[in-house]
Amino acid sequence: MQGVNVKSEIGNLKKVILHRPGNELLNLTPNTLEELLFDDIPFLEVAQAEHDAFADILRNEGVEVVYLEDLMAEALDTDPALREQFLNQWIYEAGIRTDLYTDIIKDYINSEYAATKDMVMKTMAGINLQELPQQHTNLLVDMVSDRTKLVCAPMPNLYFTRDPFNMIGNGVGINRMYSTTRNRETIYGSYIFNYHPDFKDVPQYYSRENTFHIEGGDVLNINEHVLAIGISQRTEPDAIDQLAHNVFSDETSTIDTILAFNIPVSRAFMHLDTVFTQIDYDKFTIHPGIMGPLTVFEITPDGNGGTKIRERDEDLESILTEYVGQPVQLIPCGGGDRIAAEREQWNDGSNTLCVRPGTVVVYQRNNVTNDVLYKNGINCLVMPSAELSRGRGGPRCMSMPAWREAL
Ligand SMILES: NC(=[NH2+])NCCC[C@H](N)C(=O)O
Repeated sequence: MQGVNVKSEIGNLKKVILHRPGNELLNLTPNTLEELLFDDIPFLEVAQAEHDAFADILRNEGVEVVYLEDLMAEALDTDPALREQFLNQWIYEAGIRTDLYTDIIKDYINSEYAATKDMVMKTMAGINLQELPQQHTNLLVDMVSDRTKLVCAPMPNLYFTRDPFNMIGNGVGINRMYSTTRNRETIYGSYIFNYHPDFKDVPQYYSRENTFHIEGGDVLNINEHVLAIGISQRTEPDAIDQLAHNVFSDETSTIDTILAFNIPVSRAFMHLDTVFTQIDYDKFTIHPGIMGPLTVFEITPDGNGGTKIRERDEDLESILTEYVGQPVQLIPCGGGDRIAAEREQWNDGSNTLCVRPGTVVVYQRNNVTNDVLYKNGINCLVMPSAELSRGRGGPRCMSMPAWREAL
């Protein structure tokens, strides 16, 4: 399958990009959790088993599962010069500025991780000082530094493949992320979309070099004409303006309306997909915390290369009904219970991955919400979630659809 095709949130899923959590999770420590955007340290072995169960559920539904690390290795292997170019960029973006350390790290990786995929995995996992060959340099760093200090930080959020880049119809946005820790993740996306034979011709609507931040968890493909984007902790309005301009000016794109949903800035609601996801033609799961009036801005082309904006002050239900083109039903996370709603939203009860209309992957731990979904005729594919959920993301965050069939 060449290119990408994602013109809805619910069309039959044919291909998805995942990342199996790896040794980067072993480099999480209590002191770094906040900066690395985790709330606790997952037990890696169990997290991997849960992730494998997720991938198996998808394969059983006829979805082709491809892994970020494989795509990256394949992209780098298209040209022998790319390995060196990537390593230099990765080391620089890890904050290493001296030639001495750049060389030490490069030599270490090239000698210990010669195979491209091993090298890619190592760059994800991070490096601490004690792994590097001991230098006799008379440098202060070698004499004073704690030998276990991380010289290249890990990227533990990589298993949330939804965020660093996102499909928009037949195109992609390579994002600039809100946090320093996640910004390095987008290097992989930029190599895949510039060099991988299956992805290099996909039009790019956003660049990681842009000034303003936007993350894929905020971008929902409602249908081939309408895109919904959250204005959130992670996505700035300026980024949406720029994306709108780029999408509208590409004549191959069919998107003519972008809805910007202004959601409260908080960690619990970090992205739009933490408060609602589409699960059927006419059904959405939502976090009851965002019921009631919501400010939504409708952005459309003005016909002269610019955009025009209309402010809407209605509730979520009427807005979605209008743009989806039929009456929609909003199914609240946690049923009607406030405590269950808050608890299950925190564990991504409204963050489902739709495999086809009416069939969704959900976390097992959100049993109150899952019961409500069953009662509404939704087929729930239940995955284990004790460890993966410690990173604060659910099945939608952990997947980047590359191909969905037309509805
Ligand atoms: N699309 C999502 N909701 N992604 C969740 C990402 C969670 C991750 N720990 C972060 O804070 O960035």
